[in-house]
Amino acid sequence: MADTAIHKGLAGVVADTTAISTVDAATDSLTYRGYPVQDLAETRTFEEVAHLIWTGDLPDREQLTAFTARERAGRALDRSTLDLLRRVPESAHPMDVLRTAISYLGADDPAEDRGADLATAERLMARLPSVVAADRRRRHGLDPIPPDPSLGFAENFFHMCFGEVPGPGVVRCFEASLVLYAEHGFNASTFAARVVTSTRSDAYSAVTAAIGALKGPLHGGANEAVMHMLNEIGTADRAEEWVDRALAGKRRIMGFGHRVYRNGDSRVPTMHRALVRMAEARGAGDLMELYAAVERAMADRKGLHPNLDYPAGPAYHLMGFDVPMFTPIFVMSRITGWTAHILEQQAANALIRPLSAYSGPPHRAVPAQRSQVSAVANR
Ligand SMILES: CC(=O)SCCNC(=O)CCNC(=O)[C@H](O)C(C)(C)COP(=O)(O)OP(=O)(O)OC[C@H]1O[C@@H](n2cnc3c(N)ncnc32)[C@H](O)[C@@H]1OP(=O)(O)O
Ligand SMILES: O=C([O-])CC(=O)C(=O)O
Repeated sequence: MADTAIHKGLAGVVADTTAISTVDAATDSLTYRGYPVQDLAETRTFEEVAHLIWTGDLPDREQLTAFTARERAGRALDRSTLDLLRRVPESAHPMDVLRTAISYLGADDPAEDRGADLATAERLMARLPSVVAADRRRRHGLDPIPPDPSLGFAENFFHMCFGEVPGPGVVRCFEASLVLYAEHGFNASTFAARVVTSTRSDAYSAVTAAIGALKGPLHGGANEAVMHMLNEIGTADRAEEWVDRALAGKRRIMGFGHRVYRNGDSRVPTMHRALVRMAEARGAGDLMELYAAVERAMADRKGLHPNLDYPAGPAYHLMGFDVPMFTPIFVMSRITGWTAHILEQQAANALIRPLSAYSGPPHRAVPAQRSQVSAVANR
């Protein structure tokens, strides 16, 4: 095994083909089914993009009407799921609550194929926001607010969280973030879902694994970590010194760097514009100065660019969401990409099972135990 090439972290390994998206390192660009993501985020609703990701095409008017009707009808949680949410310890992180809820929904699904279809993907997309919103209200000592079928996906989420819907500018910024977060090739959580699917396990198990992978701060958990970091630094004048100290201590600066993009994340300019609009609406000039100061320091010290989690974290903060909701919101969006990959993996499956190069002790004989046995016998 001495001359075996090791691809630590599977970096640079092409594991399969996909027709869902391209994450192009050469041009730092991202397309969903061929469409540039920034154009989708500027012009399309999240519902339209979900349909695109799953089926390969943007919906026509009839398809959109039928799909939104199904999504709106599928939002409500039944009493047993709401009871389950009440029983999860209040100290649990909302990602743990979400993972538990998906496990429960899977255990409760009587379908024989255990979620191996588009209908399950749609149902999960419809229900996840209800879980996230109900859990938020529980943590604030409030009862859940039932979904409103007259509202679109993004508006309804605000309604279920806060009992009111903000102006269209805020909803549009939120919706853009959902479009940007929806899909990103073989990232760690999607790959986890594909690994589980490749064993012919069920879709709920695959999504549960994906949620576990997304939670980590090197992946989706970074959008929360960004906000914790900005809160810890406090003001723009402390940013440089803070970054220097963190880098000297070998800390990772959250929201910077990317495994695929080397010259900047294709989604950041669009999300940055949404953040600027939110900051203007909320009068958050100080936060934007701090944001820019950390970005400057990282470019200067490490030559590293922000990834999507860097603008998304503070944008969610300015929309009124508390920090532990940021990664669950990512799940509400990425469920579309995950389920598209689950279906794609199922349609042309091969068990995912890489090799490893052994690095432990050489082959050796198990020592005889006679002396110990006789020692025990003679006691
Ligand atoms: C939506 C998303 O999931 S996007 C990713 C969100 N995650 C984050 O923002 C967490 C912070 N970023 C990171 O930890 C990394 O950039 C990752 C995990 C995203 C990508 O990591 P990798 O591709 O494995 O890069 P790798 O670990 O090889 O880093 C290369 C070098 O850059 C450094 N580096 C990379 N990112 C950072 C960072 N954010 N802060 C400090 N140093 C960094 C590494 O320490 C390493 O330096 P070294 O060679 O001196 O050891
Ligand atoms: O692609 C990745 O490795 C991480 C990422 O940006 C995403 O999943 O959106």
